Amino acid sequence: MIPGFKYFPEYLNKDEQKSLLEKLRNKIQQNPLFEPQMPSTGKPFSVKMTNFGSLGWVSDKNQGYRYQATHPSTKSPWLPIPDILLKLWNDLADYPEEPECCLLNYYHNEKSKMGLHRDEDEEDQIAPVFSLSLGDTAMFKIGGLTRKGPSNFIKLASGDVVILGGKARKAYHGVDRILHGSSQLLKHGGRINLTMRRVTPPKIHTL
Ligand SMILES: O=C(O)CCC(=O)C(=O)O
Ligand SMILES: [Fe+2]
Repeated sequence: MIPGFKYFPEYLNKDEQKSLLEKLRNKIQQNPLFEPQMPSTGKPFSVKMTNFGSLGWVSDKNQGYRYQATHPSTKSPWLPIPDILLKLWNDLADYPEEPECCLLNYYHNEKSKMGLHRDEDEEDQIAPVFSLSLGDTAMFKIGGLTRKGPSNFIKLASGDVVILGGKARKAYHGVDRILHGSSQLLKHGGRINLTMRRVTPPKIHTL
């Protein structure tokens, strides 16, 4: 496995997962899921998304991938990142700044997946990306620094945390498919993935 990849299986127990899910459900009412589009073609993603934090990741036909402070349809600022997630970041990310974005991906049906990509829309490429999975298990693929070349599959189950830091921060990764029916957590099945990211460059600390 590429250095900097850290895996914490079932880091959240079932009760913690349920209580976080309840908080997310309430926030999603105000921060509705939207369907991002591929740049230039406008083809919709197979996952739905929303964000929490001062910046959210969005994408559409005309402007492509970017971070912005407001929801693309409601135009309201994103709601804050839930405290429990900030606590997980502080406990595990080993990074002095708080995350600015928590992207929520909802893999809602049999076709939901995420193609091989790198997270490179963040100016801060040093801060790790923190990922928490809820609901059905995902076949997560992680390769190296090039699109081609060997990759590993890891099954991400509900409550699992992954950190992409160090070299792994720049690794190609994606979700090949979801094992529908593998968890009872979400009422209608499917999977939620939450990734926390630092977007703006780290502050330079001087004496
Ligand atoms: O759903 C996942 O586990 C990965 C999500 C991801 O790679 C992303 O949102 O950039
Ligand atoms: Fe990613």
